[in-house]
Amino acid sequence: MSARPSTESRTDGTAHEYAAHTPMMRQYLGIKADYPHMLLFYRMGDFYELFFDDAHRAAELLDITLTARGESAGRSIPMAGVPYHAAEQYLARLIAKGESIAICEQLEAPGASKGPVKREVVRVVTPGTVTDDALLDARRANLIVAIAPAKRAIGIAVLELARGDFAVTEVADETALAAELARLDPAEIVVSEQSTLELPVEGIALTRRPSWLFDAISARRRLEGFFEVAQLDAFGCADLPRAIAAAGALIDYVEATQQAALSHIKSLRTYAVTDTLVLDASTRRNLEIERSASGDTRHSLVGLLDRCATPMGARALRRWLAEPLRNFDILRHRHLAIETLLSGSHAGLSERLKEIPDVERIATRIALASARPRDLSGLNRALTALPAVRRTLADLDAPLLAALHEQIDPADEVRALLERAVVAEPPVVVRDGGVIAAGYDETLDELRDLSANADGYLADLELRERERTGVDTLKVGYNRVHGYYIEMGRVHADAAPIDYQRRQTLKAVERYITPELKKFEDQVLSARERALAREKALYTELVESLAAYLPKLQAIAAGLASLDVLCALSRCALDYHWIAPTLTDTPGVHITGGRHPVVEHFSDTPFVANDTQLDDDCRLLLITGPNMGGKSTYMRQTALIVLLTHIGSFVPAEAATIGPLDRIFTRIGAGDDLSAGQSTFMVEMSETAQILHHATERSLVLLDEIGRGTSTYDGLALARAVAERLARHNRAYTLFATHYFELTQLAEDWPASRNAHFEVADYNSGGEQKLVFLHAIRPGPASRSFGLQVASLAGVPRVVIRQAEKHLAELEAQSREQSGPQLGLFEPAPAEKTQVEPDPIHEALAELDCDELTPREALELLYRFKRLAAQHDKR
Ligand SMILES: Nc1ncnc2c1ncn2[C@@H]1O[C@H](COP(=O)(O)OP(=O)(O)OP(=O)(O)O)[C@@H](O)[C@H]1O
Repeated sequence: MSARPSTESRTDGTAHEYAAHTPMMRQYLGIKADYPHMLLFYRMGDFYELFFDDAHRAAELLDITLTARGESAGRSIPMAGVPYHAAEQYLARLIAKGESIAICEQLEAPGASKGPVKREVVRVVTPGTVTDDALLDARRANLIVAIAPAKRAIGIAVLELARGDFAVTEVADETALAAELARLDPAEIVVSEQSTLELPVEGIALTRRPSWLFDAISARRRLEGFFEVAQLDAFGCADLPRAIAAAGALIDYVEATQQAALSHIKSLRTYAVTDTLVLDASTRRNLEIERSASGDTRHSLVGLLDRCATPMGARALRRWLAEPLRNFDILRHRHLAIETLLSGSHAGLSERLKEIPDVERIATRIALASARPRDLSGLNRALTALPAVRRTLADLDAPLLAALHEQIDPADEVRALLERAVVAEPPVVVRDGGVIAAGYDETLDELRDLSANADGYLADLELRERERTGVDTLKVGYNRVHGYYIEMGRVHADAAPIDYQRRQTLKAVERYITPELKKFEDQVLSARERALAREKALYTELVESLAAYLPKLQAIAAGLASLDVLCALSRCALDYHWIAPTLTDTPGVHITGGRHPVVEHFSDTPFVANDTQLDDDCRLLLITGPNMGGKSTYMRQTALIVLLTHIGSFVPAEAATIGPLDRIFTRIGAGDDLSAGQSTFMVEMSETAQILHHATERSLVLLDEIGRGTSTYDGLALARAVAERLARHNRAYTLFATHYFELTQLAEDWPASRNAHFEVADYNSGGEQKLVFLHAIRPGPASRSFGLQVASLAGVPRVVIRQAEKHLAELEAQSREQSGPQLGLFEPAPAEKTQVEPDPIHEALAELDCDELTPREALELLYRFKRLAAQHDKR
C-alpha cells in the first residue's frame, strides 16, 4: 500500500538491529513496514500474533494478555495474540474502534521451504472498506469518504463499498463540509498526508495518504481508467476538480485495501448539497434522529421508523433520513405510494420481504469475488421469492410502486443458473467441496462417482481378502497419514499372502498394502483431489459469470430496499395515526395538531397536539412558559414533522402544509462538545454564530434559551440581538424558546413576530401550591415562570424553596423601584420611544420645488441623496 520505507526507519530501530533479529522477526518487520499505520495480524499456527507497538495497542483495545516472545536483537518482544478461529469477532471490535488491520497469512505448510514459512498480507480490513457481513452492522450503511480541500472549494467523494454507490460533490467551506460529514456519518475519512483540515474524528478512522494521490490531473486519469471512459462528462463532475481529486484518491485507496477489482462500482454520481434539506451535526443530534440524548437507538426517530423487514430496507431508511430531499415530485410520489400501500392489503408484503436475504451485500461480494457458497444459495432464495412480491405490487396502483414492480425483475436467467449450479444448502466454505450441484458438470460428476463408489469396492475387497487369507477379523481401513490399508491381528501375520506389503506395525495389529489396493488408492485419492479442484474452479467461474449480472442485481436490491422502506413508513402511518403532508410552493410551515413522534410513542400519558403556523405574518415565534411546559418538545416536533415530510413519510399531525425549505438549524440544550475542550457557553455561541451566518428566509431555526450560559444581562442582550437579527436580517422561520420575559416585547416591535406560551394550571391543595402542565400552546406571552414550583416538584428541599421565595420577592421589589413596573430591560424610555430620528432625504424632499429645478440640478440632487442614503445606512 504505501511505499516500503528503508530499513533505517523500521519501528525497531537501526539496520544493525534489523540484521540482528531472528529470520522470522525479519520477515515480520519487512511486512510490517508496508503497513505502518495498521495493526498487523501475523499468522503463526492457530493464532494471529501482534508484536511491538501493535501488541501494546491490541492488548489495550481488546483487553487481551500482553506477553513476550523470546528474544530478538537482544530484547524480548512484546506480543499479543488472538486465536485464528475467533479472529472475526476481534476484527469487528477493532473496526468499531476505528482501527485498520492487515491480515498476514501463512502461504505454505511449515517446513515446506527453508527459513520462515512464506507469509503475505492477503486482506486489509479498514472501517470504511469492510464488506464482510460478520464485520458489518447489517442495518447501517458503511461509508468511506475522501476529502480534497482547495481555496475555493472542498471536494468530497463518498463510497458505500458494500453497495457500489460512489458519489462526489463540492462544498464551499469547512462549515458546509462539517454539515455534509455529519449527514454522511462515515466510518473512515481519507485525507492527504499534508491536510490541516479540522475534522470531527471522534469515532471515525482517519487515514492519511500521500498528497500526490490528491492531484486533480492524475486523479482524473485514474478515474477515466477505472471507468474505462475517455472523459468524465457523463458523470457530471468534469468541471469539479476537487471532487475529482477526492474521488481519484478514494478509488486508489479502496483498490489497495480490497486487492480485487471493484467491478460493482459502475458509475459516479455528482450531487449538489442543495438537493437536500441540510441538517448540521448538532441539529441531527438535537433532534435525536439516530440516537436519543442518552445514546440509545430505541428512543430515537430511526428506532421508531425502522419497521423494515430487511437490512437493505433498514440501511435505505437511514439514507433517506440522511438525505431529506427538496424535490417535491419525488416526495409526492413517496407519499402517494404510502397512501396506496395503506389502502391495499399489503401486510403480506413485509412478511415476504422478511424472507429475502441481503441481495445488496451479496451482489457486492460477487463483485469482489469474495462471495461464499451460502451467498449464492441466499441469492437463489431471494430471486425465487421475487415473483410473489411482484404479484402483490402489480395490484397496487401508484407510479412509484409500478416503477418498483419493473425494477424488481426476478432475473430468471440468474435464478436458473443458480438452481442448476449450487446445492440448496451448501456448506459455509467451498474448500471441502459439496457446493456445486450434481448434474451441473459432467466431469465433476464422474470424479465424484469414482470416490463415492469406493465404499462399495472396499467392502467387496474386504470380503475377498477374508476368504483368501481365512482371517475373519481382517479389515480394510483408511487413515490420513498412511492411506488405505488391510489390517490383521499380529497373531495372523503368517496368513499374510506374498503380495501383502507391511505398511505399519501397531501393538496388536499389522497393516498391509497390496498392489491392487495401492492402485485403487491412487485413483480414488486423485479423483477426490481432482473433484475438489474442479469444484473450486467451477465455483470461481460461476461467481465470475454472476458478476456479469451485477447491474441487474443492484437494481433489484435497490428496488427491494425502497419498497421495504415504503412498507415500514406505511406501517408507521397506520399504527401511529399519521397523515400525508401537503407540499406547496407557497412558503411557510402550517401544522395543525402536530405531535412529537417519539415522545408520543413512549409516553404513558396522552400527548397534547399543538399547532405551528410560520409564514410571512409570523416568522419569529417567541415561546415562553414554565420549565417542563413542553417548549423543547414542541420545537423538536415541528422540525421532525418537516424532516419526515422531506423523506417522503407521513407525519404525526392532523394536517400539515409545508412550503420550500433549505435547512433546519437548532440550538438546543447544553452542548455536548465539552469533551472537545469548549465551555457550554462557547459551544452555544459558536452554534449560534453558524446559524446567523447561514440561515436564509427558507430556513427553519429552533433556538432554545439562547444566552442562559452567561450573566443575566449579557445573556438577555445577546438573546435579543440574535432574535432581532434572525427576524429582520435572515428572515428565517424561527421558534425561539426563552425564559427572558423581556424578550416577549419583540413581538410588539416587529410585525412578523408573535408570542406564544405553554399553559400551566396552578392551584392550592391543602396549603400547598400544585402545578399541572397542560402542554398546550396558547397565543401571547406567559404571565410568570413557575421556576420555584418546578424546583419544588423536582424535590429541592422546602427550606431552600422558602429562602428562594424570599429572595425573589426582594429582587422583584428592587426591579420595580429601579425601572417602574412596566419597563423591561430593553424597552426604550418613553421619551425615546416617540423620538423619531429625522431622515435628511425626507427633509430635503419636503423643501424641494421640483418645477424650479434644471435637469442638471436634478441630477446633482440625485447624487446628493445617494450620498446621504449611504451615510444613513452606515449609521
Ligand atoms: N405536548 C405534550 N403532550 C404531552 N406531554 C408533553 C408534551 N410536551 C412535553 N411533554 C412532556 O413534558 C416534559 C417536558 O417537556 P419539555 O422538555 O419540552 O419542556 P420545556 O418547556 O422545554 O422544559 P425546560 O424549559 O425545562 O427545558 C417532557 O418530558 C414530555 O414528556
